[in-house]
Amino acid sequence: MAFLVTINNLLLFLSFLVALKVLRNYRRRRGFPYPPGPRPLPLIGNLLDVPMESSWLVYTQLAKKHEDVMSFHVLGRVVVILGSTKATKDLFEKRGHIYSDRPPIPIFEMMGVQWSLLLTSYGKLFHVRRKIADRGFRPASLTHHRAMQETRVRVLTARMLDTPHEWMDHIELFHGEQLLAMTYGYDAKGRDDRLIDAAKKLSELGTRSSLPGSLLVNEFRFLRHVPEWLPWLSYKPLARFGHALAEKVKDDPMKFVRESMQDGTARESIASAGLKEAEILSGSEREGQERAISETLGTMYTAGTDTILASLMSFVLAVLLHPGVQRRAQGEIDAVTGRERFPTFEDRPSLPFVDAVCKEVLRWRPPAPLHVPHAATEDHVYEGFFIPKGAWLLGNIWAILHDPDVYPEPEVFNPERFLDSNGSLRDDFTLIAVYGFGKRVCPGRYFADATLFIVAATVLSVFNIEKTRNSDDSPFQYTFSGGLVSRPDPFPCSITPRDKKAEELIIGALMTTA
Ligand code: HEM
Repeated sequence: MAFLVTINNLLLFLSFLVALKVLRNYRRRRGFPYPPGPRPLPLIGNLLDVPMESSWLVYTQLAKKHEDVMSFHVLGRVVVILGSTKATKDLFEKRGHIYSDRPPIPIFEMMGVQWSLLLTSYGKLFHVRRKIADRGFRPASLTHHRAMQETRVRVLTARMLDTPHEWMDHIELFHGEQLLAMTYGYDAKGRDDRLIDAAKKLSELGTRSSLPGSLLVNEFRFLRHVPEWLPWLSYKPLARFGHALAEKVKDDPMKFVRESMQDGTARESIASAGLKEAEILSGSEREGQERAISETLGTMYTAGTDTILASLMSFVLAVLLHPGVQRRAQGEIDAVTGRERFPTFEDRPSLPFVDAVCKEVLRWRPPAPLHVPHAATEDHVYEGFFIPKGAWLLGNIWAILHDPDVYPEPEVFNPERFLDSNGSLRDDFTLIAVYGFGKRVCPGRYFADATLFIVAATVLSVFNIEKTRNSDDSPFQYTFSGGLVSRPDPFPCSITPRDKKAEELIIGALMTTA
């Protein structure tokens, strides 16, 4: 009985908080309406309208009824969904100074991981961290790591040859290895490597903890203070676990870099270059810069894993579903390499069709279809609609990349849409939306783009990717998971060397790498 009274009191208190927030926003609106959207219910607002699965598809449909700029009201919070390039440019780019913050996520505050670039509020620290990420991952720095990427991707083909059914694990390991090598000059020791394992666990924990509706504390921040003896409401143990993991990800690889710099064994890496540069500073300035390097690189080596894997899995799925596309890409690669060697980054200008396939993979199945929320730092009236300070803003990347006016028949996988009549890559100014917008646009975008290209070209140069016959002869079907990052659910597929020559190429490359 006492338990029920507590629950009732809690619900009453929650309703009071929501009502207070709604009232405060009403005063600030000065008569301007919120952007259109489904009619909210008292207190809970549009809670029941918020889709838990494949939300980007639902929002794309709703935008047809309402507008490209829609609003939802969830427990007193205003969420604005932008479904067009114009709206994302107007707000995230032209008014980037008020739309580049991140909303606070209570569970991450409890874990003490606001040092992550992904979560950093817009301000001075953001600029310091962002500069480190942008410098380390800009195209000019990436060229130093091309040879390493080419070697790693050849090792990937050898693993695929050995155990093709484990291809997803191989891709995941390849990505972890290349990122650790480039960022810290660290040679990972296989799947059980402690740094690979920590990054994977942190990335999974981050995704699970930020899913809408997954944790009550994210909706009602006062639950942060619930004592641990209320196990069904206390998030403190989870926060402690996340904190320990995040500290490991931030500090362990940097400890490795410092030690290897001291004993003279350090390889060229983004971390060692940053630390060397910081040597000209002194005292607290140097300490601050070194801390910012650990924090930013700790983010870079975990933040992009899910999205990269999603894009590589979608690539495998796309070429499996479209054998004609696969043959044409293989023909293009063969004409350049003469089947005597693996393709390299230098071949890229001669492989426009392979490039177009990579672009179409990202357009067809954008890995982060509903963006990562930005937050407004000021009240603002946009085209007559009120967007309050603190509102969450999401770009509907899916809707932008499936706009039939820009990409006719958007559901069809058609790499040719990125080519002109001469077969060269044509200008496209819309696809960049796949990496987000404005000041928070993905700093890993050039690296992601290079990775997708080199994996696609190398894998297709030696393997055929085909459907496997289901044991019950049912037709091939595929589904996508619907969290923050959308990727294909595991699907059966056959990856076999194109012929004896391809097999020899793989083994030959492995001999020279070993
Ligand atoms: C195909 C692969 C990828 C896609 C589609 C992708 C997409 C995105 C998107 C949509 C955002 C949100 C941008 C915004 O808020 O407007 C983002 C942010 C971010 N991405 Fe990526 N990403 C990819 C790969 C990577 C990689 C490989 C890395 C690291 C090496 C990375 C690191 C980050 C970081 C640190 C942020 C947060 C930036 C900030 O808050 O300022 N991403 N990414």
